[in-house]
Amino acid sequence: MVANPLGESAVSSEQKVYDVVLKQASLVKKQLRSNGYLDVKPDIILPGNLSLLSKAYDRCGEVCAEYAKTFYLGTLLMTPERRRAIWAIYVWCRRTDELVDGPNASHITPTALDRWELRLDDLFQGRPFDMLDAALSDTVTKFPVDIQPFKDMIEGMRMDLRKSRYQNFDELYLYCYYVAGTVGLMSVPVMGISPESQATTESVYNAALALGIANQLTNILRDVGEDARRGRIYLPQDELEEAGLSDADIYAGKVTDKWRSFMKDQIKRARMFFDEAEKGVTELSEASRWPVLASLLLYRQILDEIEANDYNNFTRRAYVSKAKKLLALPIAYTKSIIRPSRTSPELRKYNL
Ligand SMILES: CC(C)=CCC/C(C)=C/CC/C(C)=C/CC/C(C)=C/[C@@H]1[C@@H](COP(=O)(O)OP(=O)(O)O)[C@]1(C)CC/C=C(\C)CC/C=C(\C)CCC=C(C)C
Ligand SMILES: Nc1ncnc2c1ncn2[C@@H]1O[C@H](COP(=O)(O)OP(=O)(O)OP(=O)(O)O)[C@@H](O)[C@H]1O
Ligand SMILES: [Mn+2]
Repeated sequence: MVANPLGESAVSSEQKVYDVVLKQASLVKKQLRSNGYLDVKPDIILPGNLSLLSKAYDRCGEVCAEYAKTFYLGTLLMTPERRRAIWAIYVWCRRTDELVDGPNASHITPTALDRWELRLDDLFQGRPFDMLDAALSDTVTKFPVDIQPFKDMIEGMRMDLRKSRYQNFDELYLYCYYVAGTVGLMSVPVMGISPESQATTESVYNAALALGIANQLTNILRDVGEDARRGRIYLPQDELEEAGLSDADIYAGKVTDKWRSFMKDQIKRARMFFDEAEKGVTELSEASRWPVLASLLLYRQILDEIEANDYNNFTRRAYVSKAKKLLALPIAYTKSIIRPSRTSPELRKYNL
């Protein structure tokens, strides 16, 4: 768990989420023992359907390329089987998010989310509703992906429908788990854990969770102005108050010293989650380290850009230039091949 650098610890949500992490880790361990996760199962379908399935995956890739350049770049560095699985997961997440964030969001009711959840159950049982669902349906037969994080993401969307303020970091943390930590949990079974890893499965899941939380906190800090224009403030109300700020200041959108100082603390916290995530990357299977680290470095740079914009996240969108994005790739590659020196198993017994 990551200590909260801003004081009080986020005990209740962190405990709740950690229980999910433990359960996911033990499930995947069991599935890996019976399946063997490294031998990806071939497509056992008739030739006609095979091309339909590959069309479905290609479409998922196009959607990912269109909506999220950062993640798409990361997926291009993966093995082909993993890449298309992540595309299928991406598309399901994007469609889920669009239900509450997209153009039809104002008509979305909890019932629509219930229906979306039934559709999810169906696709996990091999009964996809459309082509894009079919891609995910195939992915979940090939990798030991569990349904729980998907259900939790839908729960996050329900939360978004009924809530537009977060009293403290504990509440915000739970929201971040639902909408983004879940993506980390969905991704681990696809990325694979290194056969050489001596880390516990739980700790790898914990790092993946941290990456989701870090990304979401960064996304929130990037989009303060945009969210406020939709009447939403994804910042801890108690921390705003301690900084001498209120909702009115956010709506006014003036960059003051109080705002800069508040933002510095928020950025510091997001970076702590990135650091926690980075520690887990070396435990992933070799082929997954570079893409994950690349995505991590790319997304983390958004925080640098917020600083470079002098903390004006009201009217300026922090944006990482293409050149910087490309530069991150060799840096991530170099980092990903350097493995930290390992403590001997003898010393590990003593937790050293
Ligand atoms: C290459 C790679 C790491 C791929 C993961 C891609 C994937 C499946 C992404 C799903 C993203 C998605 C659509 C989520 C729905 C909810 C949501 C919108 C969350 C926010 C993402 C949005 O980013 P974007 O900048 O496009 O936002 P806008 O819509 O433009 O505002 C989030 C910020 C969260 C995304 C969270 C992750 C990608 C978690 C990644 C964690 C891992 C891959 C685990 C890696 C493992 C270890 C051990 C570190
Ligand atoms: N505030 C905005 N208004 C309109 N269009 C924007 C805005 N910000 C970005 N865009 C456009 O939307 C696209 C997505 O921008 P964004 O910076 O979010 O990149 P992305 O493709 O989502 O990748 P990532 O967020 O993963 O880096 C870009 O092509 C950009 O031109
Ligand atoms: Mn984006």
